[in-house]
Amino acid sequence: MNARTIRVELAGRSYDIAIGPGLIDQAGALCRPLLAAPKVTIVSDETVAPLYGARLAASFDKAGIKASTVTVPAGETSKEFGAFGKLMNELLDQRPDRKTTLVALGGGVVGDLTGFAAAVLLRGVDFIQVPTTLLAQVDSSVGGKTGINTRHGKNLVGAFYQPRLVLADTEVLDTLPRRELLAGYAEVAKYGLIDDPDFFAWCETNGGAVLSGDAAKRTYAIEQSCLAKARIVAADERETTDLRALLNLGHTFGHALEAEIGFGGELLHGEAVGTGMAMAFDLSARLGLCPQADADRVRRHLGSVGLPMRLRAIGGDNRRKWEAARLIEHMRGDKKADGGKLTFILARGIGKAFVTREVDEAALRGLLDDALAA
Ligand SMILES: NC(=O)c1ccc[n+]([C@@H]2O[C@H](COP(=O)([O-])OP(=O)(O)OC[C@H]3O[C@@H](n4cnc5c(N)ncnc54)[C@H](O)[C@@H]3O)[C@@H](O)[C@H]2O)c1
Ligand SMILES: O=C(O)C(=O)C[C@@H](O)[C@H](O)[C@H](O)COP(=O)(O)O
Ligand SMILES: [Zn+2]
Repeated sequence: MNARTIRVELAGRSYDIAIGPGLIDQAGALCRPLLAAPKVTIVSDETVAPLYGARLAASFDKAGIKASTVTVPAGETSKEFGAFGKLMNELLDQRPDRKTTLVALGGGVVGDLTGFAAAVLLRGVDFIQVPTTLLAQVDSSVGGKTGINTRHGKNLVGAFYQPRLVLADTEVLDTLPRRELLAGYAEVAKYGLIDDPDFFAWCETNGGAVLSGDAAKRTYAIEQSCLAKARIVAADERETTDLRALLNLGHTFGHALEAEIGFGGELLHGEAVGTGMAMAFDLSARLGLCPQADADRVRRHLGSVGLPMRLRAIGGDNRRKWEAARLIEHMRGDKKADGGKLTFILARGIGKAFVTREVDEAALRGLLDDALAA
């Protein structure tokens, strides 16, 4: 197998992340030893299934594994209650038993949805992640956060439920639209901004090549991201200390933007996170916590690769919706909010992120007002 393997160490539930080209065609052989019985249901979306579903199914067939497939519409709307209920019934139509394994073939939407389905189907069946977006390969397929959105906010219903295996076939990224690659790249850069300034500097030099298809650099970015995420998840699986919360850098802002636009609207999660990280560094600088030069560097790099940096440039004619007070209301519904206290991941510099519940709301309001006017 021409792949690098990274282990996520969790007591009794450790698993591998395999990263490399052509893994979809080896999935049957790689998954077979982990299956309770030789039967899987592949969950994919209407864009990914036609591209890779048949190859994955053939690989299972070759390994003597019976595979059925259920597809959901592509995009964030599949992480809604209604779509989730429909998926559960379609899974039950396949007459699964507790030895059935679900296989998530797709981006973060399919992964989050399938993981949550696996957590509750027959009160829990195994699942395997086959992530097909950059975002899913560097972030969502790893760590066991599964769930769906509600009208109260992003990912507010879900479970921590770890996959048995993650198979990241790097070649599938060749069919991913650039905008989606870019959204995933925001979560790559996040790892540098959290605690690895050298990796952020590497991103500044190599981000363009990662996005334009340099296979070696793309693989390196995926490996470094998975190493960082695996280390954090192993130390704080359920976000019970503030360690895992660092992975939420940019998300207090980003989830509020997504909620305001409407899930499935024109703002992608990774785009919201990119804008949110720039805002988190701006707020850090404004509060005197972080050198302004570092905040400028973050905005410059993320903007230079093409991530939207100005709120007025996103949301199209939804611009009228951007109101600081409404964004702050969304932030109050964030899972990290503690007894009504807004929680942010701020930074003392690049690679020096920390969690705080002490942000002065007037400063936040000032930042949002200025961002909305810029
Ligand atoms: N669980 C976690 O830890 C975690 C982490 C980050 C993000 N997320 C969640 O992930 C979701 C976003 O995931 P995403 O950015 O992967 O979006 P996505 O799953 O919607 O995929 C993006 C689009 O790309 C298409 N696509 C996927 N793979 C493709 C391929 N190889 N070729 C061509 N098209 C392809 C999809 O059909 C979809 O239209 C959000 O809901 C976010 O909240 C979860
Ligand atoms: O894995 C984590 O932990 C993360 O925070 C990763 C984030 O990129 C991801 O968007 C996650 O879904 C956000 O989690 P949430 O708990 O804020 O819903
Ligand atoms: Zn995210």
